[in-house]
Amino acid sequence: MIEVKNVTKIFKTKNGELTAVDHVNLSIQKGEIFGIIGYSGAGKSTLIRLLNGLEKPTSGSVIVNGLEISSIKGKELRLARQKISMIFQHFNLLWSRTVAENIAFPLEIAGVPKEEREKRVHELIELVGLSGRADAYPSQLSGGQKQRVGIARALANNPEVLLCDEATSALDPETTDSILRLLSDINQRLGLTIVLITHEMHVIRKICHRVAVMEAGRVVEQGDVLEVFQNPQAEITKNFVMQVSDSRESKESIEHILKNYPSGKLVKLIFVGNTTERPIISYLIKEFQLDINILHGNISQTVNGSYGTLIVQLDGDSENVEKALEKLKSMNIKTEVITND
Ligand SMILES: Nc1ncnc2c1ncn2[C@@H]1O[C@H](COP(=O)(O)OP(=O)(O)OP(=O)(O)O)[C@@H](O)[C@H]1O
Repeated sequence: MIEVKNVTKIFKTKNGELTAVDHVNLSIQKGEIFGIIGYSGAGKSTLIRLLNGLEKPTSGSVIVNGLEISSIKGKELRLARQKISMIFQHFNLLWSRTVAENIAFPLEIAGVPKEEREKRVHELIELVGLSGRADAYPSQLSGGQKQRVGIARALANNPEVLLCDEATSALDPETTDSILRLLSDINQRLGLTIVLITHEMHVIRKICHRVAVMEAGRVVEQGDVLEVFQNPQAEITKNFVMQVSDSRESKESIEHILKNYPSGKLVKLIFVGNTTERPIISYLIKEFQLDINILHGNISQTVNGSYGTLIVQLDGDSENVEKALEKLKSMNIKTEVITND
């Protein structure tokens, strides 16, 4: 659906050249929600603007739905852009127009006749959950409602791709969740391909299927969200994953745990997918006659399944402790022994 091939974008500034996007390759499938995460200045906005032709690459190419966006211009680009729409952090609504008039705006530009326009606006208002607010002005709406108008407007011309530029960064956590649920729902109902940029890992965890991590213009890691959460490679990815697990906290508490549980073995178990749903601890207790203390744990959901960690103290016959560890490995549960007694 979207192919980014060896794309570099260099800006000429008064202090010299600045490489905002550096040899990026991405392949985004039709119907997926693809997240791009990075800290401020990583090059995310530039990359997303390359996807709809608002920026041209210095080298490389961007192909969306078979069309080479990076090389077309004028009317051809304008038409292509109707199929690649965008929502923004600060909504970019027209303040003197009502909800219905904002949503109708792209339809007017596309030359859709009045009657058809009104019908479509009505459908879109229902779709994004704004029934009854058609005649309200943006200033009368909450942040979440404003973003719903932004989403309805972006969907007006039946796009194939929706680009989201920090779409929930100005919203509180609960409103963020409701907007993420709406995006996920639209993705499933309409089969719409969504590319979002964010600096918040919980946005990636909650709705993305795959993720690319950007640092200094480069994609340093990309893959299935569950795999990246389970096994982050780059240092920056590990930091992002820490945002949504409490491993930082658990690191601090490990010393305390070691002091207080000196016998047996302290083991961190890493569960993924359906292993999180099995009664493993009770099985180990029965099978290997162990005492097991659960000291710390968390489980998180991603679109592709759940993952979690558990820090346990395994106490009992040392041979049986070893057997239990072997058993865990055979059940596809990663184990890390924190210390030996
Ligand atoms: N039009 C431009 N001219 C010059 N430099 C630019 C331009 N646009 C972006 N940059 C620079 O390119 C780099 C990447 O910026 P970009 O906005 O893409 O990053 P970002 O990851 O989206 O960060 P943020 O979330 O802060 O916008 C930054 O150093 C920025 O200053």
